[in-house]
Amino acid sequence: MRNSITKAMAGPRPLVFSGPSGAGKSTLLKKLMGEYDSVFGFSVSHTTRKPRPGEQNGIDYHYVSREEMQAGIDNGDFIESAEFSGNLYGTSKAAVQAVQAQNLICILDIDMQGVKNIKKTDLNPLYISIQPPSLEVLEERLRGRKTESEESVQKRLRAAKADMEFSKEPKVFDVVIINNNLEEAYGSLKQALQEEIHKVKKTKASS
Ligand SMILES: Nc1nc2c(ncn2[C@@H]2O[C@H](COP(=O)(O)OP(=O)(O)O)[C@@H](O)[C@H]2O)c(=O)[nH]1
Ligand SMILES: Nc1ncnc2c1ncn2[C@@H]1O[C@H](COP(=O)(O)OP(=O)(O)O)[C@@H](O)[C@H]1O
Repeated sequence: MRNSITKAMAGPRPLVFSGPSGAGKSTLLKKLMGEYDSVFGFSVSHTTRKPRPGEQNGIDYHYVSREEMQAGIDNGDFIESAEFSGNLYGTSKAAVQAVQAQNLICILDIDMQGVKNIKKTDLNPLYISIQPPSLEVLEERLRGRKTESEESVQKRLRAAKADMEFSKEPKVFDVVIINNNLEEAYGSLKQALQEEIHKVKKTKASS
């Protein structure tokens, strides 16, 4: 039986973005949300990892302690949660509800465990995988971003191998975008979302 914790949530069909750390999800999402004002809303996850310079609490993530996060999970506040690279990450029901209450397309940026768990719910999103052209390019990008320690880069690369294999499984993702050239990848993303964007704009225009 499907997990119906999200049943009370209404609004346009959400979008799940997944793919290896460093593939370019945040870069593409920022571009998308920058171009389409009042169409998308970001589901702000909780995490136990420390904020990076420039990241803001409540905007990029809700930064919490492991104890606080675990208490929330035990209390049933999360739609899904996962351990990634030594930290907990999770999507709270409140995060998704806050976006759907505004009739915006809710965007979830989650890892492959999150994808597997969301598939057990009735959220029914469109699943999009953002993949790097190769593991070598991914490593260059991760190092170039200068946010990760050597240990963290290694953990992310190990997870990336599994993620790249997972993206090839049939029927998991609706769209797989290879982020080689950024403008081309962004063009493919917009094309994949054309119909959903159009629906939201039409609803807004008639309300
Ligand atoms: N399952 C799950 N994964 C998440 C969530 N939030 C972020 N992630 C994933 O956690 C991984 C690490 O995220 P982050 O530490 O921000 O690093 P980055 O992806 O390299 O910028 C990425 O694969 C994210 O997609 C969440 O709420 N649930
Ligand atoms: N198409 C691209 N070509 C070159 N560099 C890119 C491209 N897309 C993203 N990047 C860079 O790669 C790094 C990782 O991208 P990011 O968006 O942080 O990935 P993710 O959110 O998937 O972890 C960033 O420094 C970003 O500027």
